[in-house]
Amino acid sequence: MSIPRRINALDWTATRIMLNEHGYAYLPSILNQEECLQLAQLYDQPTTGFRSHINMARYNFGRGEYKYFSYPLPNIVSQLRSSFYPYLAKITNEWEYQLKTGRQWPETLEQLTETCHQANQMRPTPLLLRYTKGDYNCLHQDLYGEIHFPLQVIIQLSAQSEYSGGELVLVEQRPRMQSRPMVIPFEQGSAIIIPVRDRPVKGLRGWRRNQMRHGVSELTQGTRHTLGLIFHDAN
Ligand SMILES: O=C(O)CCC(=O)C(=O)O
Ligand SMILES: [Fe+2]
Repeated sequence: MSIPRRINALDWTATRIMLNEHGYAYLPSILNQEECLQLAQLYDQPTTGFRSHINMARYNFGRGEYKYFSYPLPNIVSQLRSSFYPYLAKITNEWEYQLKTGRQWPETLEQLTETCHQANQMRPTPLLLRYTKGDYNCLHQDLYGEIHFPLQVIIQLSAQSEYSGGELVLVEQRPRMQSRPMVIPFEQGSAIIIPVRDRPVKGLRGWRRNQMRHGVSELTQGTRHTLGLIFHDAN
């Protein structure tokens, strides 16, 4: 099945409910093993177009490395990004309505990209990450500019047997309460949808925002590759 058809076939009602109840949504089997391997191998291929290579330790972001793709994105990355977007935009538009921001996200990724470009956010944000023993990713938010689409997707490219540790961690900050940690199960080929910066939660006096951060715990063994899909471009 093609990538757009796979994404179209997902149960988006259940996904929206899971995201709103738990703060993240888990989507099993988005990519098959071969696709995961091909994507992970792009990391070392000299022909892959990357715009930058980040050593996380250099910026105190953690330990490990990642590479941002340049435009044009590899076909599979581009298909995943543009196929996920319209479903996520529907969810975020509900959030904007609940939070009474007056904001509406466009229906297609092309339109969002155009909005980003007008705000001088021109650089693509999809990235490949690689962690080896001892590597970790500090809790962070992927904002990259004034325009930040509220949801992002992370896809696991490595099999559980290839590494130990390296758990995806999500922390939700709750006003006047202690933060809530979540360790997310993350099998090869599965995707996780998470909020980029915050999410609406219903309180006693209406909807408010809970700040969210994500990171990865230390790898104790092996190698772990992930694909990050962020929908806004970077300045
Ligand atoms: O490697 C991971 O699971 C997290 C990746 C990440 O931080 C991202 O895609 O924004
Ligand atoms: Fe991230």
